[in-house]
Amino acid sequence: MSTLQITGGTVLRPDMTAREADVLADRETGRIVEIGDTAAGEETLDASGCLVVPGLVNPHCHVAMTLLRGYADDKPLDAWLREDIWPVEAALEPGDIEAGTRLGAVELLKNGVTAIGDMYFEMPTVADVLGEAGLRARIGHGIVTVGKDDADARADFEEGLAVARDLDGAADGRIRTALMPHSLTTADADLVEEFVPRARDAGVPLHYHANETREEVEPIVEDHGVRPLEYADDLGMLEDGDFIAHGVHVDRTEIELLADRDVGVAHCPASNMKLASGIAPVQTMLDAGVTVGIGTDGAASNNDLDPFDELRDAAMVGKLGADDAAALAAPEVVRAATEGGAELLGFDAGRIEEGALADLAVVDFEKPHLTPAHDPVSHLAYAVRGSDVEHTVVGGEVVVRNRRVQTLDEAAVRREAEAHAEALIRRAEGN
Ligand SMILES: CSC[C@H]1O[C@@H](n2cnc3c(O)ncnc32)[C@H](O)[C@@H]1O
Ligand SMILES: [Zn+2]
Repeated sequence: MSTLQITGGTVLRPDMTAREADVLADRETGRIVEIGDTAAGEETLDASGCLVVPGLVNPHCHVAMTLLRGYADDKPLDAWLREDIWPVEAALEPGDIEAGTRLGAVELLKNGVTAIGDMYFEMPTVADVLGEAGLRARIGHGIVTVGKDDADARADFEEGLAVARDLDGAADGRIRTALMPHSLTTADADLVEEFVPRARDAGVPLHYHANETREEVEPIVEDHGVRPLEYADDLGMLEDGDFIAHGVHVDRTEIELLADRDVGVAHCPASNMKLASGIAPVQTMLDAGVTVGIGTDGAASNNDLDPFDELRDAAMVGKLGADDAAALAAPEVVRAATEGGAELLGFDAGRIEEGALADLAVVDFEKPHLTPAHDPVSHLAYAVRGSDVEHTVVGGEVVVRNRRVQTLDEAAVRREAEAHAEALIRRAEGN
């Protein structure tokens, strides 16, 4: 057995209590084999002064959008996409997506993220980069049919399905897939009805943006006489294993539908605030039994990929939205950012337990802003930053050690990303 021992730390347990313990991981199975006073490992990771937590899970992202960080701000979703983002994305070349994904992977890993959901383009390349980086991911080709003729729209769905079938299980099983129509208003409904059963036959789940803005909800209600998630249900888009992004404007019936169908929600608080999309009723969803994870969305609407920012935003805006300081309490948001996200993505991770996947983040608590540490869970929710992550482990492999990414050359990744971002904007703007 090839093992990794994480020694001398305090471990966050699934019940949100903490205790001093070592963690022993088997790198062949990628799973935790022992917690406590463990046997020595072949490789050791020093966690003294640190809290060992489940790796953070970011279930909704467009990783390569790191290239568009800060390119267009201060607009609502529809204008932002149509006036700024989509015109630039039309000029994307495969090398841009490769460079942007590498940059995003470095940022995510350094911030303690071990698993992500990614919807974008050029997914075989994305799978290669994420595999090389050492991340775990559920990925899909983002299908947008608005503005396309019938043949191109069909080809986009075919590509989405082919990606889901072909890339599933890549990178030794760390990469899983989903069919990812962009949203209920941007992917053709007839094609959804045709392709969703084909995805089901292949055992492929669905992931899409839903109920993000009022402007997106209204036309569905007007045209179909039902709420968007009832419409999604009619199209066969709400089955166990599927998960939606945002779920901001959901009513009681829709929340019950999500709970009943076991469809989870990737809550993206920073993106929802930045685009002024609204405040998602997260506490109501949790109370109804809906599984909630916490996502960053793309770096162009956030503008970073730090899950700890997201945790804090989720807690803060959750309280404001519920008009209740007890809503989205620290243990609830920490659980959503770890176990909840892992459940959405279908990974047996997000908790430090024997038998679970050894996806871990080691957070340095010996910092002024984390002193004193009355309650480590409070700090995770309200005070820790991504830059406090000292080591990151995926499947028992050390991918960040002492804040240095082991799988990618950070300086080269930054240089490449800078060059690609500049050339992309020049091409898109015709200079
Ligand atoms: C077709 S790939 C994904 C597609 O989604 C765009 N996008 C980025 N952020 C959001 C968001 O918050 N809501 C909807 N769509 C978003 C991204 O630019 C890609 O075009
Ligand atoms: Zn998104």
